Amino acid sequence: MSRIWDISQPLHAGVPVWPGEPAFALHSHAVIGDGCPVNVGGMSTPLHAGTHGDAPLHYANDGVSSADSDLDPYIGPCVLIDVRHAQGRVEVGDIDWDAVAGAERVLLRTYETFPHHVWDSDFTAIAAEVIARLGGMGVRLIGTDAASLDPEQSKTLDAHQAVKAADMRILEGLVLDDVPSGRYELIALPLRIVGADASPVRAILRELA
Ligand SMILES: Nc1ccccc1C(=O)C[C@H](N)C(=O)O
Ligand SMILES: [Zn+2]
Ligand SMILES: [Zn+2]
Repeated sequence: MSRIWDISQPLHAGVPVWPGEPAFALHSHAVIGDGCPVNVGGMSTPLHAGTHGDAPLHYANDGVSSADSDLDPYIGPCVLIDVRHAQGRVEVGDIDWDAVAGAERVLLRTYETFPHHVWDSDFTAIAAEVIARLGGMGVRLIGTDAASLDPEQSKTLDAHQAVKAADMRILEGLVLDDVPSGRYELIALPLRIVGADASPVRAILRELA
């Protein structure tokens, strides 16, 4: 059996969410007891909470929703690159481009330790030039352990727009603390939510055979 790394955040009431967004909530609709044979729950969640995939609809009104996106980008070989040395924003010079060569999916690790319990407004964003260069090399998916590709205060979303220009897909909020840099199989499928601009994913890395 090949080893699996779960690179998803646990979803619970305390999971950090984008400033101003409501908390994740799990509700109970029924509990096992007299006359009721089952526990039944429901959930309410901002679509950009926890580990998620942005659908193109998030950054363009004519972009496809989570239900309509191709799944290919979200499943297949990937490379995990360590960019913990990046200051503020991942720039072209921060990346080991030789390691990227030939990869269709690239995950960037910016955190020494993932902030599971607090919202981090100072997460490390990614320069649009990095996205454009990845797109030019044939990369179809960019993933990050940060909450977004662009800085929290950005109104232009330059990195997201570069993703749009290259028709790539995005994973955000990955937990990469325990995974060595290198090549893996990625599986992180968005839910088929009609009209959604993003979706939770269960993201895993599997050791290559
Ligand atoms: N401005 C927001 C307000 C509420 C919820 C999310 C956002 C985001 O911008 C999410 C971020 N752009 C992301 O990278 O998906
Ligand atoms: Zn997002
Ligand atoms: Zn995003």
